[in-house]
Amino acid sequence: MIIKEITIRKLKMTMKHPFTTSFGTFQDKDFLLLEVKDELGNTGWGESVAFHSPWYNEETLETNIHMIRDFLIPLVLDKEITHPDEVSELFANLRKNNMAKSTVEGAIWDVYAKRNKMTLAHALGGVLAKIEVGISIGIHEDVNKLVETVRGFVEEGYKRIKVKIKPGYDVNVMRELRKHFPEVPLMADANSAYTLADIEILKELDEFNLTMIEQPLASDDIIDHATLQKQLKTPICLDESIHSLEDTRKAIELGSTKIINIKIGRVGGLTEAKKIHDYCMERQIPVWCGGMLESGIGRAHNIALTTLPNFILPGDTAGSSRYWEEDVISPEVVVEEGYITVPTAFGIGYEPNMKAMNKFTVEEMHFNAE
Ligand SMILES: O=C(O)CCC(=O)c1ccccc1C(=O)O
Ligand SMILES: [Mg+2]
Repeated sequence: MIIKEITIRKLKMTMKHPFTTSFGTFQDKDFLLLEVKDELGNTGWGESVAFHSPWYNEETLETNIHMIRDFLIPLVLDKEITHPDEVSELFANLRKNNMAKSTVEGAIWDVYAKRNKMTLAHALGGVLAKIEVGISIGIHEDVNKLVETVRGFVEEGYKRIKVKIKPGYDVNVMRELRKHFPEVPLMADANSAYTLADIEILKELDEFNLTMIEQPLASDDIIDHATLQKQLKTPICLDESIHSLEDTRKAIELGSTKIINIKIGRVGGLTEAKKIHDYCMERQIPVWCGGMLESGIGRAHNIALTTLPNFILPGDTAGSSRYWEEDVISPEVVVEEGYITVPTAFGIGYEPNMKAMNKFTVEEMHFNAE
């Protein structure tokens, strides 16, 4: 397979509802889509999950454009690539910038699956025809409103409810939710808002039988997470701390985590995501697929990955309508009774909706072989 053309699109979409985490509020979403075309005219799509600002990690939409344009495209354009696993090897000499790498690698996985007439799920070794999904709910300063929001999603059938917490908005919130929803699988995501000095508060969360607590401490601190896990009954799940299979191995060996949130962009692509999945499966560490408020393209990649057998826990991949008035794929991602039916069309399984995509595109950059 030879990639002959690459297009980077910068898009601006607006979420239906603002989404608040311990580090900031999202409403406008500026992001990149990348399209590759092979020598036979097949196309593949990838999405950059880097945000406009370096809140979640150090990457941004603009650093991704720089990396993709100046370093990654020259390594793949007009080169013979037999299998998408080779892409991460081509990128291996470039440090970090995982979300940029994943954007290009994801598009190459999609075109590879299409030209070989298989679904992306199948190309990855996926086994499930439908996947169980949960939902991530942002901070609502008014806890009564949060309870009503949660109720709506429980009634829609989502299999697990995750809520964001931060200091001062934690034990009280979880107590209220448990009171209203005694049976619902519940979890909390702190996005690194605590330190070990808060250990007494974090221990109080044990009372609520949470499925897990996600990334309570700093993104670069697997040592303190290990100390904390020893004192908590609730399993810790790492998100921001995990950038690779190596990080996964170290965190598991140290006892810093009992569950891994795999985000394709954070770990540099589907090949690395699959390695982490396989490593965790051998050790009976459950994994689930995190979300980055993606458009339909990134969402489709998450769905394909989630068909692998160790995605035991419901992920954050909700339906398109939870985020967008209009998504950029056709059909949109639909959740029924807490399940997404995995598409059977080749590649990512959803068609780009070019009319919607063009409406949201603010800039296009084209790169051709020769
Ligand atoms: O619905 C989604 O896509 C996941 C939402 C979410 O939790 C999130 C959104 C933005 C940045 C980080 C996170 C996170 O998982 O920590
Ligand atoms: Mg998280």
